[in-house]
Amino acid sequence: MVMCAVRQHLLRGSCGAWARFLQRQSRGCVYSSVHGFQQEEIREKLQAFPGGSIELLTQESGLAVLTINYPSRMNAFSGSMMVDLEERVSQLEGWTDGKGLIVQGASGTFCSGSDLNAVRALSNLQDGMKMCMFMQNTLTRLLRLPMISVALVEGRALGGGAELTTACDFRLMAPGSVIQFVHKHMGLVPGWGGAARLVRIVGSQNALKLLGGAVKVDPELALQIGLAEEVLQGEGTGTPLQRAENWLSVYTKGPAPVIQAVKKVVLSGRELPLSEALRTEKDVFGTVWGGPANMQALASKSKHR
Ligand SMILES: CCCC(=O)SCCNC(=O)CCNC(=O)[C@H](O)C(C)(C)COP(=O)(O)OP(=O)(O)OC[C@H]1O[C@@H](n2cnc3c(N)ncnc32)[C@H](O)[C@@H]1OP(=O)(O)O
Repeated sequence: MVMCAVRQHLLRGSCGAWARFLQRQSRGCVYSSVHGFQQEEIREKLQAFPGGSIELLTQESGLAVLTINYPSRMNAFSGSMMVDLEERVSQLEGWTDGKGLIVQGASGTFCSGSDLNAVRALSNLQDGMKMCMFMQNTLTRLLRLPMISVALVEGRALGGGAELTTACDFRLMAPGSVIQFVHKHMGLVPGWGGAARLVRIVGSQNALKLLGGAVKVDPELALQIGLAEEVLQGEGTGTPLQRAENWLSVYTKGPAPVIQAVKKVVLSGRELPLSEALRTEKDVFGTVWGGPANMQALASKSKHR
């Protein structure tokens, strides 16, 4: 079996606190061979359904843009795009200078879920389970990246596309955009981890309504229930991507080790029982205490008026 990329990252000797945290979190992946999950086997199956791509652009500023690119199918996820996404997440796990990530769709729409052609071909239970485990692993690793992530929603985020938005720390919506968990209309429930994450974002009552009613969530409703952080208003103030970058830059300003530490302590608080989260916070604190940014701030006698 191909070793989980997070595990490889750990073995390359990344920050000890983070390594211990991920070890406690089943090595960053939800499923492994213990659960009957064979990554290589499902990768091969998924590669048999090609089309589109997932593109990653990393910038010197520490900000990266991940683009879901299959415009002729409204950016639906083909099998090869699921594999692409896993590879891009591995790249981001190894990006030591990373501070922020924007996930967007190409050509003005976010993502219309899984490619229905691939879904039809993989409709037997065994293949469905394997695809589900593969995507859960990838999206869990995406959410656990040590950088602050934003889903920039333009147009539609449907089905698996709606699930993908929940694998980011924040959702920013363009006017007129829609997030819709259409699974019920497909005779399904979310399988890429979208339900579990949605409950944590909007609470179980709202999650029940969104899934049970397959509700079209527009920016106004998304703001009201806490699904979206902001509506990207402002014609003439740059493209939606530029506006999302501006929004994110407020939170990613500063040295990479400090921003990464911020994400790590929040993530451990979000995912771990309190005692474990406190121990992880102490470990992460130890990685910045007396570090270059800390020493510089002390030397400059900075004030926070
Ligand atoms: C666990 C994962 C669960 C899932 O994700 S299940 C998949 C859920 N998603 C869906 O059911 C989306 C189905 N598609 C639609 O509802 C509509 O196509 C959509 C996205 C509202 C766009 O509508 P329109 O703007 O009228 O455009 P259109 O229908 O002509 O689409 C343009 C071309 O894109 C294709 N497309 C859109 N979504 C797709 C998908 N998910 N899989 C495969 N192909 C898809 C659509 O078939 C059409 O292709 P073509 O031009 O007819 O060759």
